[in-house]
Amino acid sequence: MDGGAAADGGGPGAHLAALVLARGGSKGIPLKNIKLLAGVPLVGWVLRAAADAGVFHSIWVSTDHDEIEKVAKQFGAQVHRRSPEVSQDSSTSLEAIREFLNHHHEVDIVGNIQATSPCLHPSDLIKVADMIQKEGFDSVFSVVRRHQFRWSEVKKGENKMTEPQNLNPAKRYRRQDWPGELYENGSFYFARRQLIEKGYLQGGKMAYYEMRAEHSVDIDIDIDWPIAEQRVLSFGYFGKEPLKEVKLLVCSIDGCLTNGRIYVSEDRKEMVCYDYRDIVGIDLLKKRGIQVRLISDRDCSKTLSAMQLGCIAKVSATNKLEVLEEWQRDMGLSWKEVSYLGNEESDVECLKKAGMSGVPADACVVAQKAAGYICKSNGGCGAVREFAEHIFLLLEKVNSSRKQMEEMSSAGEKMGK
Ligand SMILES: CC(=O)N[C@H]1[C@H]([C@H](O)[C@H](O)CO)O[C@](OP(=O)(O)OC[C@H]2O[C@@H](n3ccc(N)nc3=O)[C@H](O)[C@@H]2O)(C(=O)O)C[C@@H]1O
Repeated sequence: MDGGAAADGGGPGAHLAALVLARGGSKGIPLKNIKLLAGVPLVGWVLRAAADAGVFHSIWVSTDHDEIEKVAKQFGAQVHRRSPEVSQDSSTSLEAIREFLNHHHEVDIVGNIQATSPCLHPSDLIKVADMIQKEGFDSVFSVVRRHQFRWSEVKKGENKMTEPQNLNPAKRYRRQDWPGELYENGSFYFARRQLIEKGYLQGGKMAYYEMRAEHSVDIDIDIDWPIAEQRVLSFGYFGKEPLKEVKLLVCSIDGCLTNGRIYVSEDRKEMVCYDYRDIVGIDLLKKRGIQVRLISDRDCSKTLSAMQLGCIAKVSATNKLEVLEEWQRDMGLSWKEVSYLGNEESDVECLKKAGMSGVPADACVVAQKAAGYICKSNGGCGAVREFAEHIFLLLEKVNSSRKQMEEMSSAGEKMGK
C-alpha cells in the first residue's frame, strides 16, 4: 500500500499538533474518555505525557461533549468542538482528524494520540517527533511485539481444518528463540497533513515505533479497565517530579469536610453537616500513617470540638498558605509529601504548592483549575473519603516504583558479578 509520499515542508519548523479524539458517546463504558483511571481522567494520562514531551506546537482534544471539554482544558489542552457527523459510533478517527485539519490550517503534522492507551510516556513521543521531523518520515505509528501463535478460523459448517499461521507444530518455538511479531497497538498515529488529506494515516515514507510491552495498553472493553488501572499504577507516567509518599493531608473545613452550609439558631449556636464516609476516610488515612490536619478561615472552634475528630486544626486562618508552610516546616516535610484538599479562592496557593492537591466536585472554578484532582463527590458528601482513595492509589504507585527500582538494582548487581 502506498499513501503517496508527501515529503514536503515537514522539517523541525513544521507545526506538529498532538490531537486526542475524545467523543462523548462510547460503545461500552459511558463517558469512557473522562472516566477516572487510577484517579486521573482517562484523557488526562496522555495529555500529561504530551505536554511534558515538549515537542508539540499545540495540543488539542477534539470532542462533542461539554464535560470532556472542561477536563481537556484542565489538562492544558485546546479544544476543537467537532461536528455531530464525526462523533457517531460509526465515525472513523480519520474522518474526525480530517475535520480538525479543515479548521486548523496552521497544522502540518498531526500526532493522533489515543486516550485508550494511557501508559504512554513523553520519551516515546519525543522519539516519534524526531522520526518525523529529523528523519523525514511521513507517518509513524506505534506497535508492540507479541509472541502469539495464530491459527486460521474455521467457520461453523465449513468442512476444513484449522491451519497454523505462524508456527510449525512439529517445532514449536520457545519464547526466547522467536522474535515474535509486531502488532499495531493503537497508542498513536502520526501523519503529515498531505497524507491525511489523501485519506491515509499510514502511508508515504512510513515507519513503526515499537513500544515497550509494559507501556502498551489498549482499553477496548470494560474488562480491560481494572487491568489498565493496575498497569498505569506500575508503569504509567505520573509527571516530571519523582513520586514521594504523602505524609500529611490538610483539609479545608467549610466546603470540603462540610458542604459549606451553616445553620444558626436564635441563640447564635451554629450547626454544620458532615458525612460519616469522610470520617472513615480520615481514620483510614491515619491508620496508613498520614496525618490529617484541618484548616478554616472562620472561627469554627466550637463546632470543631463538638465533631471530635481528633485532628490538629487551625481556625481563623487569615492566610492559609502561611499556616501550611509552618506545618510543613515543623514536620520537616517536602512539598511532595504534603497533600491538600480545598475548595475556595483562599485555598488556591495551597493547592498549587502541595505535592498532591484535590477539590470537591462543587469547588469554585479557580480552585478547580489549581488542583491536580477533581473529586466526583461534592464537599461534605464524601469528597474527603474519595481523595483519601486517590492518595492510597498514589501510595501503591510509590511502592511499586520502589519495588521496580529494587529489582532493577538487584538485576544490575547480578549482571555486574
Ligand atoms: C486511528 C484509528 O483507526 N483508530 C481506531 C482504533 C484503532 O484501530 C485501534 O485502537 C488499534 O488497536 O480502533 C477503534 O478504537 P476506539 O473506538 O476505542 O477509539 C479510540 C479512541 O478514539 C476516540 N474516537 C474514535 C473515533 C472517533 N470518530 N472519535 C473518537 O473520539 C475514542 O473515543 C477512543 O478514545 C475501534 O475500537 O474500533 C476505532 C478507532 O477509530
